Amino acid sequence: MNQPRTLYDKHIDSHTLCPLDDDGHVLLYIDRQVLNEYTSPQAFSGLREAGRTVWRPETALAVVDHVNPTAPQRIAAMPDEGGARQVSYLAENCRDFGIELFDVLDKRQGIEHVVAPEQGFILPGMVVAAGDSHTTTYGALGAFGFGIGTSEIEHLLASQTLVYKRLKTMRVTVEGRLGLGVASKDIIMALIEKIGASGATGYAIEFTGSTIDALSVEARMTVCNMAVEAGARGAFMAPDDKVFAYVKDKLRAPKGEQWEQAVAKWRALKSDEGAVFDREVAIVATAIQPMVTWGTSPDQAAPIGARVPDPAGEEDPIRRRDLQRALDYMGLEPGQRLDGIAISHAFIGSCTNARIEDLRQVAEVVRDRKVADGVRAMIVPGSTAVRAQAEAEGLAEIFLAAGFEWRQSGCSMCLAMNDDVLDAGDRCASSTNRNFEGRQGAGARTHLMSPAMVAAAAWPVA
Ligand SMILES: CC(C)[C@H](C(=O)O)[C@@H](O)C(=O)O
Ligand code: SF4
Repeated sequence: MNQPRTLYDKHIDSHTLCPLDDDGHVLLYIDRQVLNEYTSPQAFSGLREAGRTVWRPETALAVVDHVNPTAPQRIAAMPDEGGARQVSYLAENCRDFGIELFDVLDKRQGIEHVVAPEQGFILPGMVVAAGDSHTTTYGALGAFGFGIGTSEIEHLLASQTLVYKRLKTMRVTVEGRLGLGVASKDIIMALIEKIGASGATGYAIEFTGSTIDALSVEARMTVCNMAVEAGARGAFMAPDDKVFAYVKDKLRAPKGEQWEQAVAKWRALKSDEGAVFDREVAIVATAIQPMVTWGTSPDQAAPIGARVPDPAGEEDPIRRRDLQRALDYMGLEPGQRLDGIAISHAFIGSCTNARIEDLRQVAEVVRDRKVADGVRAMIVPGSTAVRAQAEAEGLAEIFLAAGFEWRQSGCSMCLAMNDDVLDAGDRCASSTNRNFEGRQGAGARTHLMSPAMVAAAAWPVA
């Protein structure tokens, strides 16, 4: 009998064209790639210099998301010269190499990891690579996605392949019911807090268990998206009926008989019984509480009812110094209650948490309420389609009535590469995925949490 295989083994085995050496490197076939204006320019320049073409342009989709403004009135012009050049070069490259582009004014524009699933561009069983670390998001669809560097993008565009080294496997099993007000964001934040920001470095994670089964597909995307903040170079879940229903009527999904054949194949996409993982982690869902970061790394997090930790209690001198540095940057005192920290900004956006279900949850919290005086609160939908959907459902009115800005789609203040930038000392409750120093602006302070928690943080402290 064949050895039982993990889901990861199945994806990699079925996409391996040939081994390359004795060190575990293989030539891996990639089904889909997504391009953005920020990480693709050098790759295209490389192709141009070498006189190469893109081998399978129809397997690539390009979007503008990182640098575009998100002002409520959409304009094609970019606020800075660098951004303008990146956007126009992407358009030029897509035209010359025959790649489909969702440019700034396109109704299908949005953050790449929101747009690609929305379009049915990502299907179960695929291996997807893109010049963005949060390509792991597609794991929620039973696709294996991972981020690559610029020279790899060039290699991929030219050959549809990558030189790849197999990862170790980690199974994260989450069992039980989530408590009231606990979101899928809290599951992944709790995992990162538990295993550390490099706890999954060198691993591909497979999430499993009754809690994961019970999540919606969009909620699962949040988990896979942020798994990269634990260092995972890929994170996914076996696709189930929810995934098939999510994909079914999407524009680029297979249709008719092809659909039936595809689903029959996709049902086999799961780890075999008895498959062995290099590491196993178990999480009890009932123990997870709404999480919030207090530091400058995603693992510096705690339940909202906890207090800021005391560096004095840390025995390891390096950890003590890091902790003190984080508290100094964040302007926090040891022992301070996390739920009493006053914020100046509330940001709901990013590929982690700006899909329609996230916005519905926010609307539930902000309905008939008003943002606290002195707090700037903004919502940047994950895609232009999500924005339109939220408007059709009447959510935008609720946000505006509560005092939120209702903006156009893009990465925006997730990494402040456009004109949505915080000032030094600003303190932001943010539904995003990274809280590094300066991430939302030089000297700005970021507290990561679920979208519903960001909404709650925008109210006056009682
Ligand atoms: C710009 C890009 C390289 C980067 C990433 O890879 O994740 C960005 O999207 C981010 O979230 O920091
Ligand atoms: S929304 Fe944030 S995390 Fe996602 S791709 Fe954009 S910058 Fe990266």
